[in-house]
Amino acid sequence: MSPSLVLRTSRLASIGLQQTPRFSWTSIIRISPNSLPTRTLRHQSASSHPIIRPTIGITVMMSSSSSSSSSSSSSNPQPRFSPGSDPAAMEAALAPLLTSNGGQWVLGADGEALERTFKFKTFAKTWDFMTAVSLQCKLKNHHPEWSNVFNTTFIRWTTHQPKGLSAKDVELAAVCDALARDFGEVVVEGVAAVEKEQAQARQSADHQPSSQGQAQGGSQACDMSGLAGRAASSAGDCCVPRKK
Ligand SMILES: C[C@H](O)[C@H](O)[C@H]1CNC2=NC(N)=NC(=O)C2=N1
Repeated sequence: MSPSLVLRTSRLASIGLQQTPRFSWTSIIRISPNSLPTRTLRHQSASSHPIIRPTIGITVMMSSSSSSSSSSSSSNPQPRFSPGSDPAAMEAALAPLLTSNGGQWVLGADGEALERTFKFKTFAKTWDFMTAVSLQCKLKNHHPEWSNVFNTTFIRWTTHQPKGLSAKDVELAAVCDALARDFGEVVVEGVAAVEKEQAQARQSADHQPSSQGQAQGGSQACDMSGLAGRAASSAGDCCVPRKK
């Protein structure tokens, strides 16, 4: 296990979350038929048991030349919690995460999602962060809609079933904040700067800019919302509960 994973584990313990299980890692780069490079990550339990070796696979779009969907339609959405949520508890947990209260997340998708862009120094650090997030996803049985281009990751937390913003979304958004700190996130100073970046990301998802040239470190986050939308729209019926 890498030193960074050990570091992060202690951070999660300090914020009262479950620790990450021990995993060994294999990563495979592959090129999809439509020339969209993807990277598939497999992690396996370190268990030596011949049968109990859970494996999960995550495919992340690495780059794209255009995007065609928009992430949210309202400029000031109110949270729409998924049915069965405790609204008071949700409000309390959500409030500190929002940019309006000094946090870094914005409500998207008409209040049914939390969205944020994370930036790191290198692709390797970005990928390490995403790997750490994926372990928490496994623990919580909950996945993000996310995209990665070079040193930037766009993450959207939303619940598909029952539809809306759920406690898991809010919890995992907070986990992402903590993990990003541990993995050396490049900090965007000030609420105004954060909001500007988020607004740019939404705007460029609407206007489908070219991603060419953005990998130089400029505003490569800008078309991320669109990428996540694309990933989500092609992901199929992933969240329909399985029949027993
Ligand atoms: C059957 C299983 O519980 C569901 O597929 C889970 C898994 N992860 C999930 N993740 C997200 N984001 N939304 C869901 O509704 C969801 N459902």
